[in-house]
Amino acid sequence: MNADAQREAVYGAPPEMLAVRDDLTPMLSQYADLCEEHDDAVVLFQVGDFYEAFCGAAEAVARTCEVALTQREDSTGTWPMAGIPIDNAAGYLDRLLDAGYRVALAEQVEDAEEASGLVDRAVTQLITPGTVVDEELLDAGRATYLGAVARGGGEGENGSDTQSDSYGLAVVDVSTGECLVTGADRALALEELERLAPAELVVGPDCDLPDLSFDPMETPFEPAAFDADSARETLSAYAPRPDAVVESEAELRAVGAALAYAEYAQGDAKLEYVTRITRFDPREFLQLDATAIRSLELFESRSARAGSTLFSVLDETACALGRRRLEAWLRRPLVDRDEIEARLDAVAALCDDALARTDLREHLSSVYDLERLVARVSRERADARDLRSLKTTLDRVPEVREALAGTDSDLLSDLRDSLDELEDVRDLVGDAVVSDPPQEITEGGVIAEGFDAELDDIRGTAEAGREWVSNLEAREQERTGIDSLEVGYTQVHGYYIEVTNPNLDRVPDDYQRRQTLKNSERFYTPELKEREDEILRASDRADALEYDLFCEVRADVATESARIQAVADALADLDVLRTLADVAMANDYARPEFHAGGETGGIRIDAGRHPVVERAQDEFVPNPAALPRGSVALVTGPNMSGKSTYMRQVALVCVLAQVGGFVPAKSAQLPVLDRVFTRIGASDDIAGGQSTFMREMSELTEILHNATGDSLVLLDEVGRGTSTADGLAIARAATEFLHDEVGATTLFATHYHDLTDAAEDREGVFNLHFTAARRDGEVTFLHSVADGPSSSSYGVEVAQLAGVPASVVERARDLVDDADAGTPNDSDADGVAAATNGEVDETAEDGTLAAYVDGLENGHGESEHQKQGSAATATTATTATAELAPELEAVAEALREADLADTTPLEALNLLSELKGKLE
Ligand SMILES: Nc1ncnc2c1ncn2[C@@H]1O[C@H](COP(=O)(O)OP(=O)(O)OP(=O)(O)O)[C@@H](O)[C@H]1O
Repeated sequence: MNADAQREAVYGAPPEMLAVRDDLTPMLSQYADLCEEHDDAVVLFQVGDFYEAFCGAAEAVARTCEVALTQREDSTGTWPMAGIPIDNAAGYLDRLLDAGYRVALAEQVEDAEEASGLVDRAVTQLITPGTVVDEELLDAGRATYLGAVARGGGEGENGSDTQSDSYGLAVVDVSTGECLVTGADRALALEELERLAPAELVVGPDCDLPDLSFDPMETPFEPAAFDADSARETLSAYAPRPDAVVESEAELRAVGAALAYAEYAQGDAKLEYVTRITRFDPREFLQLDATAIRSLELFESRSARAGSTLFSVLDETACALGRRRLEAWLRRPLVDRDEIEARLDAVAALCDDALARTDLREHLSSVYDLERLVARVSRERADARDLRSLKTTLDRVPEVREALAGTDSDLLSDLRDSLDELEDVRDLVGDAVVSDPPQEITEGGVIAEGFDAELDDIRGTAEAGREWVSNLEAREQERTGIDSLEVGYTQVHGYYIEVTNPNLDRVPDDYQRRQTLKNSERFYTPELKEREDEILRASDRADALEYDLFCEVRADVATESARIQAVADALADLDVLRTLADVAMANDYARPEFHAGGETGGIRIDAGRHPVVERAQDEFVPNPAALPRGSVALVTGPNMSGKSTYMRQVALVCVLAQVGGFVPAKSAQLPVLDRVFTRIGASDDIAGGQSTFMREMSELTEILHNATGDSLVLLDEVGRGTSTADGLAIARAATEFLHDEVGATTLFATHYHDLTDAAEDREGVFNLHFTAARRDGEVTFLHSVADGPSSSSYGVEVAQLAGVPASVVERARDLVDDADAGTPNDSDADGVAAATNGEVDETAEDGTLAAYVDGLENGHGESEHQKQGSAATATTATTATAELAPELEAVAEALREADLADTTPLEALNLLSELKGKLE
């Protein structure tokens, strides 16, 4: 049985209980009923202070939560049972979720003391990865999405399925009320799904999803929820004109189903705090697919610099609202130049105003998670402390506005204007709730004095009674003449008058015995009893009234959800803009410039740095980049010389700029990119199910199909997953296609030195290389980029550095020498030759664009490095071509004819095997 089936097996009513159904005790019968009603989850059944599970579910709970498996015995049998304490449930629930279970909480919905017979229980909440709302189970810095995917329906005029490739995708963050919906063709919708990476997914009929790069829980949900009519009805509770919110039927189905499932999980109630449904088009953002997000290490580190990611470098946010917003901005950088410039203006204004930055940080750091607070208020889960936290946050709003008063940016002014101070809500909570309320809202002490006349009156009665009691001792001492007489109170017996045994003969007649102790007797008088009843009645009434008043205040606050959410929204944006400014100032980032609208310039970066690697490096060598639009830069150099770092830093600079942030460089002139593609070498990927080469080819196909003249493509050692000849052929053909047909700006790191002669016959293809100095057999990496191709890979030295045994290194060196002797290619061709003599290639030593671009300005083929490198590789090519001309020619012809953009991975493999056959 696989893991999914194992989990499913413990859902539903236990078969052994059903077998004796009519004989079950009322409580177990109730348990079996609830399990049948919620047969898609482990039902945790409240019994007093514990949540219990029985039979198979009990075994699963005991195993997963590491709690004792006990037994419950009654006349019908012995039932395995496992329980988790309610007070401490979060940690156990987390374990169950981690293990892939869905959990239904069946709680006692009436006071056990007031119940006559069996306590009423109902499932109040379904807890699943995408619907958790418990603060302890949520990550403060990340949105937790529940997603729904649906496919468009409807038939065209001639019966064709017109919308078959129309997909809708909706996500809801049940903890904050954020709801997003989008639609696109299948490929784009899947990409967006990977980008949003919901924790849980409900999938509509006919949507056959492929393996995803993340691992959401896939929850079966009633197909009817995806029907257009029923989706429209669900949505109409949230938007007066549902069809105006979405742009296709697929979107309607997706958002309807997502909301329906979210409601089901929250006890079938409308989510009042979902006040805005935001529809977006994926093309309105820089497209970063899951591969790009992963290989650029935006959120997850794949390297030895564990934990260091672009997000972690940027995350100087002061509050959870800002942290989540920063993540959202990084996942979806902008493509609208005006919007980018507006953010950049705001960051620049904050960079210029250190005081505003400091003030903002200070105020925002005492802001609570307003989005989740308001959601709890709406769900009626907020306690008095939550309302006070809301007030504390609103108290900061005027201060935040004040901090922005002197800043000069349109966006900051707009955000300032949208900061509604919500005085009404603030005053209501301030007047109603005491400043340091208890956790419980049913036991009084929550509502402030002066808020409600009736409550004050009742409290007055109780207070007068208590005062009467507190004076009673003195009065009775005087009346009886017993100086040691005491008045006291116990929970069980109430008020009493205590008289020690030696004084019992002086007790008046109206004293009635309440309790006998070893050295004394306790009494009460009719009047004391009357007062006591009065005090108790008043206290009970006060507690009940306080609870009602609290609920009223909470409901009033809930009606202002949309206004509060708007404030949360503005505070989140401000925190991110402030963070981008702080990071820019602390790390010496520069404001990027974008080519004016319509202008189609390339990427020019002066002294660029990798924002993450530079943190871990004592001395990071800045490098320039000058990539004309549509050019292909072939990047060669020894292993470990810095090729990957360089390529990624170019992409990260572009991404960060389109987020609206300053960039790690001296200066940068950039285009607005539509997509960033990355294909990182085979060995860097662990392919699931597919061969690594197959996966590499699929990703390449994806790039060749979808890249445009506005895209940036990073290819790292593409072709490495197969034989050298095939790999080189593919790399060459892909380079030519990207250059000739696609026109995407491309950086291609390769160890195929023969690829570098692709620069020979195409003006837009040029070579860059990384150098190393070899001194006394030791290699030092310079990490600086230079023009022209590299001619040596230093593989043997890297092997030596890595600790490969000396004899193996020696033998390898001999073999390389033998090969070199017979190949003119690796002779002293370029800067590396000089390095061999202990000198260093210093073409771009200072990393500035000026030094580097000098040669490039007139075309990349003009510099000295290029000439030398090309001459050397040209020699090799001629030699090789002379020997293998007919076979190579046939292979080249076949490749030229191959339409890669229209070739499936399988066809590519077949072609390769055919080409290999020709060569062999
Ligand atoms: N500009 C730089 N300044 C300082 N150190 C750098 C620089 N670039 C890279 N490094 C260091 O060199 C290491 C290797 O860099 P990188 O992985 O980019 O090399 P590579 O040429 O892509 O290697 P391979 O071909 O083996 O994949 C990095 O982890 C980093 O520590």
